[in-house]
Formats: sequence, structure tokens, C-alpha cells
Amino acid sequence: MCPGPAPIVTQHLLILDWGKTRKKTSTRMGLEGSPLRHYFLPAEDKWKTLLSLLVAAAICLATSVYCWKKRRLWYIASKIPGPTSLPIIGNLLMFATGSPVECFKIINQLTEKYGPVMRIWGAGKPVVFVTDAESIEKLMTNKKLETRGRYIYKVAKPIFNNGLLLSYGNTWRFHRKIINSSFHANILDGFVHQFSRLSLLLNDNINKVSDGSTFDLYHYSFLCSMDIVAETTMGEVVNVQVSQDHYFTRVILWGLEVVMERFRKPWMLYDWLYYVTQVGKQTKIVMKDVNEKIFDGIKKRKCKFNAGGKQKTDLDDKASVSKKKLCLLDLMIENGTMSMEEIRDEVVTIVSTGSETTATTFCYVLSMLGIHQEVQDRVLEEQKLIFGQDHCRSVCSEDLSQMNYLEQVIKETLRLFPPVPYLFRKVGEDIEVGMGYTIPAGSHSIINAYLTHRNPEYYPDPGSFVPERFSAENSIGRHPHVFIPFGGGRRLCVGYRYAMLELKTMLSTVLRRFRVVHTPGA
Ligand code: HEM
Repeated sequence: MCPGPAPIVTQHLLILDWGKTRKKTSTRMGLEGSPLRHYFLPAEDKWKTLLSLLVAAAICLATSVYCWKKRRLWYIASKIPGPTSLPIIGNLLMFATGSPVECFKIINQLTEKYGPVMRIWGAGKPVVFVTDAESIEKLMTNKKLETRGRYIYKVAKPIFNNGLLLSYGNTWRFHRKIINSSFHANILDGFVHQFSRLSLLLNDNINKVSDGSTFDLYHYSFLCSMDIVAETTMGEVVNVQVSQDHYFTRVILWGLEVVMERFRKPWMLYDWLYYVTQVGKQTKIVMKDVNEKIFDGIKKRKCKFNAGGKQKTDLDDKASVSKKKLCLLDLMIENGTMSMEEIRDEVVTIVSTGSETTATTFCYVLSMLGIHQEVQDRVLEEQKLIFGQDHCRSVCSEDLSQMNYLEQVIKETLRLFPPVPYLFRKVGEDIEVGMGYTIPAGSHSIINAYLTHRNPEYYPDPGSFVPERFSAENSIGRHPHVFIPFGGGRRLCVGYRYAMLELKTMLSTVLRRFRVVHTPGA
């Protein structure tokens, strides 16, 4: 076959290019016309070339080693269905809008398309989303699955430091044991009168603004749950419902800002970069102020504890627990093994995780009751059976144990609107999940609670609001891992019983006094 002209032209151009370069170099060196002129480069150019070659070789070597190490992870993950991706950046461009709502929609669409075990790529790492009971159970019960991953850790570290949410390994196990015992049933029972007193303040606030028009309920419910969690954790009367300003409110609102900012801008994960930005500098100032105040609070409670003769509380002795009027901080101090910094981390973690979630759920429950008036009527019937016509009586723990229907309403609301829709886990060993797929060690998995709760296989007619789904008889036979608003496994929400008692108290107090009405389009 006759060679075409194209390669010849290409070679010719190449030769011409080389010729030009050599000519320039040899003219500079005075070697014009010498036979050596083709072989010499100036010393500085030689070093530059050598250095460039070395850097290129090092990059090639590092890339090859990285790819070699990751080959197994990539191979196993590539068997899981998911969208096609670009080299290095994976599927990150799909989420470039940065809007949480858009990202949420995209993930739901991808899961619909690729199935209950779906994989995306994020900068060389597979991220696997699961929504089926079998996979969730395998993930939740895996002993090596106890960290939420480096990304979550980095994002939230400036606020929570080594609190329960972010810690892992022995530190987490040790602290979790102490905090689990602080949430003992007898301690929680003792909190109900505080829940009730502070919910009455919420009623007063709602009363001031409920003139028949709409208002921002979240603002008031957030202040109330803030008052509740801060008082039961630190033992201090915080009263943000009255004054609206307290260091706890500041740290939580600031914390939410920081977490969202770092989540949206991955380069902010580098501390050296983050702390020179305006937000980073402000975080330092806010946290310094908050930490000083929390340390003060801890010192005061320590003094009180020491003055009381350092007697350990027998948590099973209900009478002595209620007499002592303990807060969660007291039990951490009593334990005696946690440092001031460790206690601070846990206090900030509990106050932050315990306020926003309950306030959001409270608002969703009232929205559902506004839309479903017949459900609100049933809730009120149950309240009448417990309280008669008394709209103002305080709630006690015996009352709460009778609010079965209200509990079903809360659970159905949490099913439809879980405040934590995604549960993050770093996979420590290969895990065989549903549909025969394996999630390889080193990848990230995200349990999609939102879509699991809306899977018609587990909840027929999933979009409808039907609290009766959670009655005792209708719950028989339901897979334990398809209702996961509080997560599950070893990292199950430590405050889930606290949250249910608090929500029931707040809702009972408000619903006995006010009728919630839905305003279409508001
Ligand atoms: C409706 C209210 C609440 C919801 C929906 C909720 C939900 C969750 C979820 C989904 C997790 C992660 C579980 C996992 O990864 O498997 C979690 C963890 C946690 N929650 Fe809650 N929560 C609520 C209320 C509370 C309250 C009131 C407190 C404290 C007073 C609290 C303290 C915590 C803590 C400390 C963790 C970290 C536990 C650990 O990793 O060991 N939460 N919560």
C-alpha cells in the first residue's frame, strides 16, 4: 500500500521544529557551524530538563503505585451498577451545583435508575448508596463499620472535635458506654418535668404570634429544644426562649454554617487553608468563647459534685436519682475518667445533635397534623383520655407511656421526613450486601434512609401519611432495618429515647392548647 502524505508532512514538521530549537541553542553557545552543535545544551537548560524528567517520572511512579494499590478496590466496586464517570474526578461534576436539594434529587434519580445498591465515584473513591433491608442489615451489623469516614470527620471537626459523632475505636467505645448509661431510663424520667415546663414556655411564645396568620414555627421550636437539651445536659437554666441569645445557640447556628460551608467547598477541608479564610477565623473566635463558657460550667458542676461527697449514683434506684436532680454532665463528671476537653466535646455534640433534629421533627409532625385533620382529631381524643379537659396540666412520665397514637404519628412523620436522610459509613472490610454485590474495603457507603422509608416493598402506598402502620399489630413482621430515622447498629442515636419523650411532651403541650390548620400555598 502506498504511504499517504500525512505522516511525511508530520515528520517534516517535526524535523523543522527540532532544527529551529537546535539552531537557537547552538547560536547562543557560539557553536554555529561546529559538528558538536547538535549535542550541547546550556547547563541551566540541562538541569531544568533533567528536573522536569525526574518530576514527570516521580508523578508516573506515584500514579502507578496508587493505581496498583487501588486496583482491587476499583475492580470490585466497578461491578456495582452506577453512572459512567470521568477519570480522576469521577462523578463529581454531576454534583457541581453545590445545592443540597439538587444533589439530593440527583441521588434519588440515580438510585431509581441503577437499583438499591448503586455506586458513584468521587475522586478515585467509590461511594455506594444502599436502600434495601438486606444490605442495610449487613452494613449496620458489621463490626468494622464504626467510623463515618474522613470527609465527615474533617467537615465537622472544628465544632465537635472528638465527641461521639466523630470519634471511633477505643475512644468512641469508652465514651459511648459512659454516655449510654447517662441516658438511663430513670434519668430520662427525671427530665420529663423540665421538658414539660419548657414546652409551656413554647406555648406562651406561640400564643404571642398565633393571631390566625402564618408564622415561622421552626424558630420557636428550635429555641425550645435548645432550652431543653442545654438544661438537661449542663444543668443550667438557659432560657433562650425568653432572651433568644446564649452561647449554645451561637455554637449550634455557627456549627451548622461551618459544616455546610465545608461540605459544599471540599478545598476548605485543608485546615491550613480553612483557618486563613474569614469563616475559619470566625470559627476560631466563636469556639474559643464557647469553650471557655463550657469549661466554666463543667468546673461549677465539678465543685457541686465534690461538695456533695462524691457519692456515686445508683442509676437503678429511681427515688435517689430523682432526688439528686442530675444532668448528663453530672454523670460524665461522676465517672471520673474523662478529661475536661473530652467532656466539652461530648457536651457540644449532645447539645448540637439533640436540638436541631427534634425541632425539625416537631415542625414536620405539626405540618402533617395540619394537613390530616382526622389524624389530629384522633391525637386529641387520646389526649382527652389522659388529661380530660385540662389544657395546661404539666406532663409526667406516666402520661407519656399512654400516648401510643401520638407515638405512631411521630414515627410515621420520621418515616416520611427523616431529619438525617443519609447515614455515612467507612467500609473497613469487604462486605457482601444484597443482590450479590460486594462493597470493597476502603470505600464509603451511604445508607439512604429517605428512600428506604419510601420503598413500596416495605411500606405499601409509601407516599401516604398513615400512622397506623406503626401500631403494634401492623409492625409485626416488618424488617427491623427498614425504619432507621435514628440510624442503627453500634452507632444508633444515643438520644433516641430522650427524643421520643421530648417530642411527645412538646406535642402534647402544644396540641392541647392550639389547633393546627393547613394553609394551602403558605
Ligand atoms: C428526632 C430526633 C433525632 C433524630 C432523628 C436523630 C437521628 C440520629 C441519627 C440518624 C444518628 C446517626 C446514627 C447512625 O449513624 O447510625 C444520630 C446519632 C447521634 N445522636 Fe441523634 N437524633 C435525634 C435526637 C437526638 C438527641 C435528642 C440527642 C441527644 C440528646 C442525640 C444525640 C446523638 C448522638 C450523640 C449521636 C452520635 C452517636 C454515635 O455515633 O455513637 N440525638 N442521631
